[in-house]
Amino acid sequence: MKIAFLGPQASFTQLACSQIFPAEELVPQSSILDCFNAVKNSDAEKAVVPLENSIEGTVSMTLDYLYQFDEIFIQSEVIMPISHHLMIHPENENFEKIISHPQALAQTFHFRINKYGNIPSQDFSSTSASAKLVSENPQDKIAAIANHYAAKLYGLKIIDENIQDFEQNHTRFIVISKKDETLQLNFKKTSEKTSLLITLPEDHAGGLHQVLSVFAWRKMNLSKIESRTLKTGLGNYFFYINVEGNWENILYKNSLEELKSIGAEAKFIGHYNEYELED
Ligand SMILES: O=C(O)C(=O)C[C@]1(C(=O)O)C=C[C@@H](O)C=C1
Repeated sequence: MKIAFLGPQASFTQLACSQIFPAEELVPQSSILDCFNAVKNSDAEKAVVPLENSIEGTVSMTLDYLYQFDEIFIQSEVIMPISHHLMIHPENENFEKIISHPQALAQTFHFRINKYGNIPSQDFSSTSASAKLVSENPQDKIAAIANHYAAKLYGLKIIDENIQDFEQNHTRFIVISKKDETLQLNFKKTSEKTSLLITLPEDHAGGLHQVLSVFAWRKMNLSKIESRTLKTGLGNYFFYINVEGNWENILYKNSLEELKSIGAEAKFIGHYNEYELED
């Protein structure tokens, strides 16, 4: 079975992916969009993509594509600790620019400002892609922020270790697929949830309250609610909502009917377990 992930080798997503699917063929992609397209076009059966980080928050591209792609379901969610290191080519002593994935740059913002305030940074497609670029271009005097597997794989020298701004740093990764199935994994299960994407009825006072009351009287416990722009104009949002617990409850299932009857659109995108992974 082919599993797409945000590559190249030694990205954080690959570390998560290889723990979830140790025996499958892992196929690196150069963007999160390519991961979604690989699943959509059946080039891969599943993909692993980042969804949320405890310091920097939601990976907005992933949330957008969950909304924009039809018939893509979440089969599982895993949480992994994240440690960032600053690394340079071993032939270099110093550097003039720091490159990495925007999430990694954001998670290390204060460290970089405090220690290397005047050195510019540049977004890159992934932490491991930035490490690879540094290894291939010693003449360019650039540093990458990536994990220690990337430092090893691409032969780089770590000059600052554990540079994330908060000691507790975790990222959630999701397994997506065209099949609406719950993946059972052999890790510590930390919760069971259902994800819904909701757009409100036309703009009126109490619209969100009306939607939330559909969950409230059923005693459905919401563990996350996040709004994201619909890109159709300022003030237009969709909501990503997680409901805790077993979705088989008939009251839970018919909440979707009630949402429809009040003019909200509700898209079910998966019932799945959340697990904890190791670094
Ligand atoms: O760049 C990588 O290595 C990734 O796997 C992406 C990603 C992310 O988008 O959140 C994954 C985990 C870390 O939070 C930093 C970057």
